[in-house]
Order: sequence, then structure tokens, then C-alpha cells
Amino acid sequence: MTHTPRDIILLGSTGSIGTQTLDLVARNPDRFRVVGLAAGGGNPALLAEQALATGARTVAVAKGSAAQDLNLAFYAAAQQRGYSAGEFKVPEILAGPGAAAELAARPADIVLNAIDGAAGLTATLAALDAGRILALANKESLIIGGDLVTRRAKPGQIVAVDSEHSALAQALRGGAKEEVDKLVVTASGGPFRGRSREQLWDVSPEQALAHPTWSMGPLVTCNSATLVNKGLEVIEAHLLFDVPFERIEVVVHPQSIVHSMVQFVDGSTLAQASPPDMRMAISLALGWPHRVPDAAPAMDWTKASTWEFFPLDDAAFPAVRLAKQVGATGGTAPAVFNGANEECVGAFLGGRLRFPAIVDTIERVVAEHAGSASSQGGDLTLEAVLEADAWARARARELTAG
Ligand SMILES: NC(=O)C1=CN([C@@H]2O[C@H](COP(=O)(O)OP(=O)(O)OC[C@H]3O[C@@H](n4cnc5c(N)ncnc54)[C@H](OP(=O)(O)O)[C@@H]3O)[C@@H](O)[C@H]2O)C=CC1
Ligand SMILES: CC(=O)[C@@H](O)[C@H](O)COP(=O)(O)O
Ligand SMILES: [Mn+2]
Repeated sequence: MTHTPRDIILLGSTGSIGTQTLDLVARNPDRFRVVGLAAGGGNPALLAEQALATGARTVAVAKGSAAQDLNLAFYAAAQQRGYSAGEFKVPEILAGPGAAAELAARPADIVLNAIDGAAGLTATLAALDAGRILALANKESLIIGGDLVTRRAKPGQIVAVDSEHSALAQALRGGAKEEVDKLVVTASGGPFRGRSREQLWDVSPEQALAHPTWSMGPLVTCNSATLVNKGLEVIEAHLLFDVPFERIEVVVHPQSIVHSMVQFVDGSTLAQASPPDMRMAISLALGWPHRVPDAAPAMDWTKASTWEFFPLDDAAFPAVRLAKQVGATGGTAPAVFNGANEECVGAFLGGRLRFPAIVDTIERVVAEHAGSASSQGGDLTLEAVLEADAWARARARELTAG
């Protein structure tokens, strides 16, 4: 089959999702072409090398001061490859906090948002407003934006990259919406699965960052350890598939092979299974609704394997319960939950906060916000979300200081 290559703007290109996306694109030049790249600016050498390798027209960096480093790194990368002037084209460089959002509105077929954290919100909104297909890894932007994001998106405009939501989207192709009984989101359980709350007080950042099945950036890895990631993913599933929270369940599956399931009203369950490798979900999002051959290794059914499923221990890991409550509240509550979490993760990884205090602090910040006037309803605005995010971070900083 012949394909017209899809033009891709990749935000967060130097990260875990970003580099796996570039691997896929390099292996499928007939299907995908990168026209724009964005990163924070923390690794100009890698970003420059990526720009040279892909021939991206435009490169964006969030750190304004990184523009010059990026320009120098680009020439150094060209020299290292032995290119002479005329053999390569210097990309346009956009720099500053709004650079990724500016890039997201440039011409392309797909914007893949793989920025980590709330910083991805303005780029998500820009991509949707520009009418691009949004391949969404940056779950935080959908969760904190809530109906601010969903109101802007046309049907089918957001395609999930998150492994669980890719699995749910695949399973949902197997039945009509009114036949869906529940969504079952799988969780690895993280590195501390099986521990009690008491046993979590002394765990270290190194232990929290050693995910048992996935290699990912630090924020989402720490969120997997607290199960905050699973809480965020329940809200993400609610927003993407419009299924009420009481019909979204979490089950612990340590092997991370079944990426999620849909149970139908007749008692049948469809599960999506593949070895843990994000290139599977990324390729499907970029190629949607088509699959990309050999995107990632498949299961080897000639080898014996064991798949286990356990109920979630809510007492040791209360984040999912709290996230469901926050998701059901809606408005700015998810932004507060997420902002407090990002601040607490920073404090924990910096050695200033103990592990169970991450979710304890989020819970306190969420409760304080619920009692404030700013938590009241109405249509969500970008200003309200950013204000709630900033307030939650400041309050979490106060609570965790010292
Ligand atoms: N990794 C995974 O397997 C999975 C990740 N996700 C989600 O995907 C997203 C990305 O995760 P992951 O790849 O692990 O994260 P990483 O920390 O590995 O990468 C984050 C990327 O975002 C860039 N970045 C940070 N801030 C900005 C900004 N303001 N503007 C532009 N770029 C920015 C970073 O650039 P720099 O290098 O310069 O800092 C880096 O390229 C998260 O939302 C995560 O929850 C979901 C499922 C699986
Ligand atoms: C790969 C992916 O989608 C991550 O978001 C993953 O879900 C992390 O694993 P757990 O949160 O289940 O530990
Ligand atoms: Mn996930």
C-alpha cells in the first residue's frame, strides 16, 4: 500500500516519548515526516542533532536563553557529520515559554504533544485551535484543561498516545458505545507494589525512579510509584471516552502486557496485549486508524508466561480514590491536584519530602481549594486553570517547606 507521508510536529522531542517517536519516524519515512521539533532547552546538542537528522523546518525551545546554544549546537552537529554549507538547511528557531504553542499552530497533519506536565497545556490548545490532529501523550494538559480542551476538540481530533488509552480506544473499536459496561485501566503497581503505607516512609527517589516495566521520564515514573499516574489516567479515560467515573475501574497487573480492557454489557471483555513498548501506542496514534507494521516487538506465544491481576491497595496508595473525587468535582480541581503533585514530586526527588507525604499534601491542597470561592463552577477558562495551577504549587511549596 502506498502512503502520503504525514507531516508531524513533535513537542518534547528530547524526552522518552520524543526519542521513541523519532525512532519510528526514521524507520517509516514513507509514512511520517517531521517538520517541527520542540523541547525545553535542557539538551541543545540532542535537539540540534534531531533537527539535522529529520530536516525539521522549525525548532522551538522553552528556555529563551537556549536559542543561541541551539544554533551553535546545530552547526557543531553539521560539522560532526561532515556536512558542508549548502548540504543542510538551518532551521528557524523559536524561543521562549510560548515557543511550543507557536510551533503547534504551524502547518502540519499531526501535533504529537509529548511535553511533560502542565507546561503542555497551551500547546494542546494551540494545536486544537489550528485544526491539527492531536496525538496526546501529555495527559496533564487534557486533565487540567478538562472541558476547556474537550470543548475545542472536534470528534476524533484527539488521539491517545498513553498506553492504557490507546488500548481502550482499540478495544472500543470492537463494540458500540451503549454496549460498554466498564473501562478497566491496568496499573503496573509501580516499584512499591505490595508495601504497606508504613513501609513507604523511607523509600528513596532512586527506588521510586526504578520502574519495574517501563523506561520513562522522571515525572511520570514517580507518578507511577505513587499511583498518581493511574489517578490521572482515570480522569483522562473519563474525558476521552465520556464514561462516568463509577464505571472506570483500576486493576493492578504487574507484567504491563495487558494495557487496559473494555468490559461489555454481555459480560465479554476485550483486552489489548503487547510487550511494554511505547512505540506500539505512538505508531497507532500517528497512523490512526491504521497500524504500522513492525512498530514494536509482538508477544512470543511459544513461550510460557503468567499474567496476574490484583485489586488496588487503596490504603497504601490512596491517589486513585482522590483523583476520582477530583475528576468528579471537575472545574479547577484537577488543575489543583496536578499542580500540587508536580510540586511535591519535585520536593520528593530533591530529597525535601517523604514519599507518602506526596499524596497527603495533594489531598490537603485539594481540600483547601474545595473550600475556596475560586473552586466554583461555570465554563472553565485558561486563566482560571493557570491561576489554580499556580495557587496549588505555591500552597504545596508552603506546606512542604522545611
Ligand atoms: N515516557 C512514557 O513512556 C510515557 C509518557 N507519557 C506522558 O508523555 C509525556 C512525556 O513524558 P516523557 O517523554 O516520559 O517525559 P520526559 O521527561 O522524558 O520528556 C519531556 C520532554 O518535554 C520537553 N519539555 C519540557 N518542558 C517543555 C516546554 N515548556 N516546552 C517544550 N518542551 C518541553 C523536555 O525537553 P528537555 O529535554 O529540554 O527538558 C523533553 O523533551 C508526559 O505527559 C507523560 O505522562 C505517557 C505514557 C507513557
Ligand atoms: C507507559 C504508560 O502508559 C505509562 O503511563 C504507564 O501507565 C506507567 O505505568 P503504571 O502507571 O501502570 O506503573
Ligand atoms: Mn499510561
